[in-house]
Amino acid sequence: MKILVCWIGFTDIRASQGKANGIGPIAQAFETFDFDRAVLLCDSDDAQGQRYREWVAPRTSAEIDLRTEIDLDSPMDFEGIYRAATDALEDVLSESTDDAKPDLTFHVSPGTPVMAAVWIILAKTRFPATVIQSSKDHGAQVLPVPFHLSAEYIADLTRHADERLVEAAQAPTPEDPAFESIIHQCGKMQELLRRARLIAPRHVPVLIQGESGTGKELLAKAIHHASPRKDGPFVAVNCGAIPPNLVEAEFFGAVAGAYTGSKVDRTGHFEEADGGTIFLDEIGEMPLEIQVKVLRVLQERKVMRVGSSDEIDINVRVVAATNRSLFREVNEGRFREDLFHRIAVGILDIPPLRERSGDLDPLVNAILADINDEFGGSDPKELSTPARKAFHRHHWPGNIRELRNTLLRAYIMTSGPRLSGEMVESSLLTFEPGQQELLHRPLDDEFDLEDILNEVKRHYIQRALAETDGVKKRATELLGLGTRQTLSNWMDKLGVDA
Ligand SMILES: Nc1ncnc2c1ncn2[C@@H]1O[C@H](COP(=O)(O)OP(=O)(O)OP(=O)(O)O)[C@@H](O)[C@H]1O
Repeated sequence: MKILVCWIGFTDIRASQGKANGIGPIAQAFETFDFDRAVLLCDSDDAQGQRYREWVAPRTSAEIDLRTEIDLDSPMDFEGIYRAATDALEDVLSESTDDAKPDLTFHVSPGTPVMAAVWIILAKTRFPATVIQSSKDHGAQVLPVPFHLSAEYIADLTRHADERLVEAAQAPTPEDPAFESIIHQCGKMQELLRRARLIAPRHVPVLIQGESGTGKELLAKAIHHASPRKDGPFVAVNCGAIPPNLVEAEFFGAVAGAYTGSKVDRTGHFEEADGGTIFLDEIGEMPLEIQVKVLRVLQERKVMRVGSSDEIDINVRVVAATNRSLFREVNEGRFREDLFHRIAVGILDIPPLRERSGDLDPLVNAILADINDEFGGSDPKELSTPARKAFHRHHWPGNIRELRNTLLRAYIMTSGPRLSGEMVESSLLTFEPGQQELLHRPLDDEFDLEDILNEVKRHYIQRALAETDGVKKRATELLGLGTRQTLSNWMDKLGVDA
C-alpha cells in the first residue's frame, strides 16, 4: 500500500484555481508516482480543501483522504505542524496490518519550510518514509536524505537519559558485595561499576553493551544481587538460541495442547522471572514479531500463555545485553525503536580487555584462584614468571572467557605445582591478528583504520616489553623505534603500562 502524505500548499490551491503557472507540486507527484492513497493535510478552511480535492481527484487513481480544519497558530508553528503530521501518521499506521504495512512517502514541496523540516525529521526517525520534492523544471523526484538522523537522535536521547541518572546520584555510591566478583583495576571499569551500583537499586531497565565474553552476564547478575529483587529469581535467556517455532512459548508459556504433543502447561521465562530479573542476552537477535509482544508485556506487565486468553500479572525487571550496536539495528529496521527506548534506560558499556589497561594480572590471579578452588584441593598451582609473561605477550582482543579457558587448559595439562611458560603458550589458541585476518576485515560501519593500526602497535609494544622484562631501551631497539622517548610517547597514547 503506497501512501502519499503531505500538506496542501499555497501553490497547489492556486494551481487548482488556474492562477498558478503549472499544476502544483501535489498534482506533479501524481503524474510521476503511483499511490494507492493520498493523505492531504489542509490548514485552510474546509471549503477550500474540498474544492482542491475535487480538482485533484481526477488526476490520480489514489484514494484521497482529506484532513481539513487543522488549526495552526502560524505557518511556522512547529509544534502544531509536528502534532498534525504525527496524528495523521499514527492514524494511518493504526489502520494497517502487519501483512500490509504502508509504504509511506512524504512530499516536502507543498507548504512552508517548517512543514518540510518536520517531514524530514519524521522520515528519518519515527516514520521511515521516502521523501519526494517537485519543481517546475524537474517535476517530481525522490529527494535523497543520506544521513542517519535516527541513530544520532537515539544516541543523543540515551546519552541524556544516562547523564541524568549519573547526575541524580553524585552522592557516594554504596559498596555492594554483589560486585566483588567482577575483577578490575582500570579506571574505565571503576567508572562503569560506579554507574552500575547507582542503577542497580532502582527499578529501571538496563542495557549492557559489550563484545562477546567481556562479562555482560556477570554484570547483569551483580546488578540483580545488588537490587531489592535479590531474593527473587534471576532468569537468563539467550534470545538468539531459541528455535523460531518455540520462541513464543519459551518467553510467554503455553497451555497444554497449544502445540502438538504438549500435554502439560508450560511456564514462560517472564513468568519464571516474576519478582526477580529477566536477563535477555543477545537481545538484538530477538525476532521482530516477538519484540512487539515483549514490548506489550513490559508496558502492560501481563503475559498471556500461548493458547490461553487469561492474562497473568508479572513483575520483572529487564536487564538486556547485546554485543552488536542496537543503535544500528534500530536504524536498519531490525530492532523496534519503541522497545529500544523501553529497555535502554540505564546503559552500561563494558570495555573489551584490550582497553582495560592493568586488568590482565588481577584477572589472571583471580581466575587461577578460582580454578585452584575448584580443582586444586590441597595442591594449588601457581604461575611461573615465564607463564605470566606469556599471558602478557598474547593479544587478548577482549574476551575474558578466552582468558579463563586458556588458564584452565594450561592448568589441566600441568602436573607440577607451577604453570610453565611453554604450557601457557601451547594452551593459547592463536587468535593473534595474523596478516590474513588483519587484511580481510569487512569494510563495514565498524571499520576504523586508526583502531586497527593502534591494535597492531599495542600488540607489538606489549610483546617487546614482555620480552625485555620492561627494559624500555631494549624494547625500543626490538621495535626499531629509534629513541626511548618515542616508545614512551606511543605507550602513553595507546594506554600501555610499563
Ligand atoms: N571482570 C571479570 N572478573 C572475573 N571474571 C570475569 C570477568 N568478566 C568476565 N568474567 C568471566 O568470563 C566469562 C565470560 O563472562 P560472561 O558470560 O559474563 O560474558 P558475556 O559478555 O555475557 O559473554 P557472551 O557475550 O558470550 O554472552 C565468565 O566465566 C565470567 O565469570
